[in-house]
Amino acid sequence: MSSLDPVLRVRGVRKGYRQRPVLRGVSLDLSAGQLVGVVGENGAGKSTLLRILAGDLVADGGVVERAGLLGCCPQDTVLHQAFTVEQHLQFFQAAYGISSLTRSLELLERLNFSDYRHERVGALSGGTRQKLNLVLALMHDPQVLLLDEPYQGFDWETYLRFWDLAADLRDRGCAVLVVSHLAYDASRLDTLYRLEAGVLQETEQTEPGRAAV
Ligand SMILES: Nc1ncnc2c1ncn2[C@@H]1O[C@H](COP(=O)(O)OP(=O)(O)OP(=O)(O)O)[C@@H](O)[C@H]1O
Repeated sequence: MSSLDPVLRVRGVRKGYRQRPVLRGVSLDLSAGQLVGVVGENGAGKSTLLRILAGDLVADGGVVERAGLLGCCPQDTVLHQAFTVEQHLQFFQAAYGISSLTRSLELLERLNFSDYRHERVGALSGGTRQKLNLVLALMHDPQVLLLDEPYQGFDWETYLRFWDLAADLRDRGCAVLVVSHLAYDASRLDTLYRLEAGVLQETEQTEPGRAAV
């Protein structure tokens, strides 16, 4: 595979719930070192699409091909109230089969919540839980990263840190897909797609930093 080959190739993906179509033929290519956004209204089918791309939900039709390690940050956090931040890192370290927590601790620092390392999740704020949710998706250095509303609950400072981190991941060669119902950050993306009427369409920039959504 050359570096230009997509690490995620999606063709004609369809999905409906109880006869009601949500995705009507979604196609997309994502290559290493690309940072791509998908926006759409509430209920447009963004989470459905992401779950299909992650292999968590079966499509009714179409093709999804993925190469490399996957990292996924779902909209609902995968955390347990009773365990600490560090215990979560240890569980995921075992699940991913990684030898050290160096990268995880670097990410805690990067998102400014190292002080909560020994805190139970039940005692964390919503934004801090989301930071942990994000770190769990990133700590094994995935080649394909799927993020569903990754900055929900973040304060402004953390929001900016998130985008710095996303740019770094892209520079490291990771292929990053960010799903959101907001599209204020088109200038930070290589491509912004809009999910509407069950298909993806590339949006056009109307002015720097704003997408025509
Ligand atoms: N398990 C399910 N059973 C039935 N309908 C579902 C199910 N999951 C999602 N839907 C419906 O499919 C449509 C798309 O939902 P989805 O969660 O993918 O949208 P979304 O774009 O992620 O929305 P939001 O921005 O609100 O998160 C919605 O109308 C939703 O009600």
